[in-house]
Amino acid sequence: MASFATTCAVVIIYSLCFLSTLIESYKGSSKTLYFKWKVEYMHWSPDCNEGVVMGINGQFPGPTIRARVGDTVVVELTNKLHTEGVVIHWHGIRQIGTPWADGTAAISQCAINPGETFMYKFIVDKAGTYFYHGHYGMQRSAGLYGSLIVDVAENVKEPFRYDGEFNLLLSDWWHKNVHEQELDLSSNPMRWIGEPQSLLLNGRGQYNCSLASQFSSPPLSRCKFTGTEQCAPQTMTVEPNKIYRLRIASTTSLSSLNLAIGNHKMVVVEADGNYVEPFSVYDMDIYSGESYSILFKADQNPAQNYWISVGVRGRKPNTPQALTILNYSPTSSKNLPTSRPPTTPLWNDYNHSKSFTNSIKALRGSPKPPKTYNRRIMLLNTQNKMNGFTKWAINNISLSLPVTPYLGSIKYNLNNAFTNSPPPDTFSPVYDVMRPPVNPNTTQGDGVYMLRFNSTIDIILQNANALADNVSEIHPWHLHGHDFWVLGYGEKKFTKKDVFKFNLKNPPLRNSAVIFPHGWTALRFVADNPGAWAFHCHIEPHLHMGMGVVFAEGIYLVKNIPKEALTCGLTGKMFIDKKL
Ligand SMILES: O=C1O[C@H]([C@@H](O)CO)C(O)=C1O
Repeated sequence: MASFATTCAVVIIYSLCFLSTLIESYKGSSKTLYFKWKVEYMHWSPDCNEGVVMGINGQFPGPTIRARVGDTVVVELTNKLHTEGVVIHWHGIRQIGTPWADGTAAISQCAINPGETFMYKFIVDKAGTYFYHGHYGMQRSAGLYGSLIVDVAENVKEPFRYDGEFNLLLSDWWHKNVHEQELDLSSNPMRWIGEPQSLLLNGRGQYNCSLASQFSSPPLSRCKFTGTEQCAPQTMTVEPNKIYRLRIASTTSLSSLNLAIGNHKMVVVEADGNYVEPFSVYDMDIYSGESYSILFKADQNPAQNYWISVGVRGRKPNTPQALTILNYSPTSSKNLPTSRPPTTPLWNDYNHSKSFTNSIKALRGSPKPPKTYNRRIMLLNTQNKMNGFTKWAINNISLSLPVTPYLGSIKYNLNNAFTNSPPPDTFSPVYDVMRPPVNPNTTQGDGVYMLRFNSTIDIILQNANALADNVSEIHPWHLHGHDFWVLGYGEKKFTKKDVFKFNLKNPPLRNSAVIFPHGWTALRFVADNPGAWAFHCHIEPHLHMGMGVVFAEGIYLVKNIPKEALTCGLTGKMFIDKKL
């Protein structure tokens, strides 16, 4: 993609390089990268089974954006969906100074209407592995996603060395279309979407056949590819004894995943666009919304090829592993490995997951968290009922987004745009997180946590038992507009004594963190980025059922919100009434 983009930049002929039209203009050493994108539905076979995906400029996944720290990215996004709105969120980019470009419908902007174009313009200020995706309804599950990679600035060195790199964007795929999935989840009684049919690596998976058919259970036929199929796996070709960086990001709708490269040790060096203290593993968990870089050395027998496998964790799997091949040059990439693909750890071996998660520490010299906090918000995650509907709620409020984006309604003091009483900072001290809720009823709400600008916020995410006995699920939480320090993870209910276990020495900075079943996770961040920011479970059906909150800080400092971001709801009406 980078080379294609560069070709486009050199050629600068719009029609020739329309796949991902890019023009670069230079100002000092930073550039402005211009893209013209069209979002549309397309017939596609992500797992060799034809369905409908949401693609960009005829591509699925969408084009990879490759930029350098300090660059300005401009994406002119045209909605070609005919009957529904669209937005794109730039996951992991903090949008400092451009909160209207965060791409969250009803929070940072109005959904872009069919036929209309919205200009996303933002600076990428931190090197790392990121991605982008739809953030309206369940459009991420429909396939609206792609990679965004930010290289270090020229003259800046990474704290590790490598000879080449690969990028893997992980996702999961259902054969039932997303509109039906949304309806199923919103029905009374709720119809659960179930496990995905396939896992996709860079948008490619195999349904009903396997590359490792001799080892598959239940038995599947061997997949046959000419290589040009939309579902043909992309192999990764390495030269013996060289070191490679593998960038991995997960945009799954539901699945928690585990990745392994047969026979190869992996050294984790980056998480969510932040360097971590390097540590070695043979397999790694990756939850929806997370990204990592690992280094591996091509130090195995070069006469063989090796499996790269990705399997499901944290939910009883009903989806085959995704597979591709690590190919040692000059061995043919068609030679399948003779060994069995790496076994994914048991789905409910949470000790294995915790051991990986607890190994992630900030690289020495990384920014440290403030020693104290100004406000601690306890967020209890529960599965609930509301008049027979199934919901997820935070402190017993299930998020239901308003019509007018918060960024606009708060900026212009439009008091009727959402519930003005803020949601609670805590939950009942007698709530038993180990048992199903005694009273499962919840209410819906659209209130906002108003954070004092520049204050230090502690968040304790508290998991609980779901509606069924002895069930508590993994929830990967993602914060917009900030990175947070992960101060610690713990079992059962958080108590005051747990603060003594907080890691204030080298907690990793991240934008996503998981809560383990029946456990808690403690986060700290500084509310220093004026805007309205979503904080939510990255499992798309859970967010759809209300599992999120909204933070707002310093919106009085936000200047020059483009009118195009706010031409709906009460802000739209305000523009008409004031003839603006
Ligand atoms: O939100 C969810 O609903 C189902 C189950 O709890 C009810 O069918 C499930 O596994 C979820 O993650």
